[in-house]
Amino acid sequence: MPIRSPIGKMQILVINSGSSSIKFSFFYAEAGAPRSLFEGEVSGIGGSEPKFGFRDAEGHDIAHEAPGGKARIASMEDAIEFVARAVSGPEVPKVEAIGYRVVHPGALLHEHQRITDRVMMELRRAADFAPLHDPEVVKIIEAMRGRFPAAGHFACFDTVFHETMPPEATAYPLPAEYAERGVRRYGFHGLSCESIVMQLREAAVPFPHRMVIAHLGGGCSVTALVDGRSVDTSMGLTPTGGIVMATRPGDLDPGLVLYLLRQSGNDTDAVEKMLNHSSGLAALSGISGDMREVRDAAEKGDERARLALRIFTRSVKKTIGSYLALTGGLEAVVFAGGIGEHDAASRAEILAGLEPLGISLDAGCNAKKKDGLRRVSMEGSATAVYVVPAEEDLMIARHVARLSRSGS
Ligand SMILES: Nc1ncnc2c1ncn2[C@@H]1O[C@H](COP(=O)(O)OP(=O)(O)O)[C@@H](O)[C@H]1O
Ligand SMILES: CC(=O)OP(=O)(O)O
Ligand SMILES: [Mg+2]
Repeated sequence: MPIRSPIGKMQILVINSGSSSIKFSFFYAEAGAPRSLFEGEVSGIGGSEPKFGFRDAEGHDIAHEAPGGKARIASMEDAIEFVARAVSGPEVPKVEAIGYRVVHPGALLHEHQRITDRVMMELRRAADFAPLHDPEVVKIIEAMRGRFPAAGHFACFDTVFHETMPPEATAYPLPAEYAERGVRRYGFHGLSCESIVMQLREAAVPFPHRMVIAHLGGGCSVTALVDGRSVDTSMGLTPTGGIVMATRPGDLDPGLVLYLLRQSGNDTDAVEKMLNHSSGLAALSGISGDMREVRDAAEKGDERARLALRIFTRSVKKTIGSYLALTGGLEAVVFAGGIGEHDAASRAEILAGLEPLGISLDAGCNAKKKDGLRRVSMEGSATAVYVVPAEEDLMIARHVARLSRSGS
């Protein structure tokens, strides 16, 4: 059945890619907020069980089998080709603009923007800052610019939201020449944070003047906000730092990294691979970086999985506590990302024992499986605790609509 968007509206494709998945969402934009038409994803790329899903805005399955079978999505190139074909079929409205989530813009780009050859050059240069994310998105943009030459292409960066951080949050205590080369805290998950601020402003709740957002997904970060603006965040120069993640360790003693490099005979690639792909929950549990699998093993009594969860929880708790000290109090703690949104046990473990600081989770509310923005703290809790979906794709569609309309 053809999928139609209302006549005269701009049709925007959003691509949010990870190291092993490409998620795509199709929106049409009118004067107000862009509306979703359909979405899909290719995941497990290069693995033994690549998956494909394609659903309409109400969540009804349109397709779930890759044409040509699973073997057809063995590499990122196959996956891109596959997405390009899925969104250019006769049943799908014409793609007029494409927005890409780009994790790291490099040292020189500070705004979401139309992709030009110069932007592509900066993104290729930025690969060292985010080796897990940027090289893949560059491949995707190159392929899509080739496939959709008449469409506008726009890069939306995970860092832009954090441009409001003060220098005391962004500067590293290193010689000045490094700062001149772009060595500073950038911060990531900015599109998620921006979408959460937007949702809280639109919700019928008092807007929290001081809050922290714990975005806990594959990558995990905690951000401190005052009046809806980022004032500090746990990820730094790269998305490898901060709190413990699925396969990344978060902050380490810098001497430890030097030690590893020396021990490996300066094999930077091996150390980088280990830090980005084989650390975090995956390393600690010895099972998986996927929270569901780690929790399952912990519930069955696996001691390594239990310790992995305690280390993860402790790192998030310590960071929230440090931001509470920084802001002098919090009106809200927000959980987002796959773990933050769906794993009630993680939320309970992270906030356990914080009642004397004014943070009281409502165990009943917290345990309820619900979708959308919701409050999960006790009525009398001085700090409200919210679960808010990270609407990165909608945020990108909004930026693309704004940039296209302004002719940027
Ligand atoms: N119902 C759930 N219970 C516990 N963890 C979940 C649940 N759903 C998703 N997760 C976890 O969320 C994480 C993935 O988060 P997500 O935000 O989708 O990641 P990505 O960074 O790839 O966008 C995984 O660790 C997964 O186990
Ligand atoms: C910045 C980052 O780590 O993103 P993700 O959580 O999607 O991997
Ligand atoms: Mg994500």
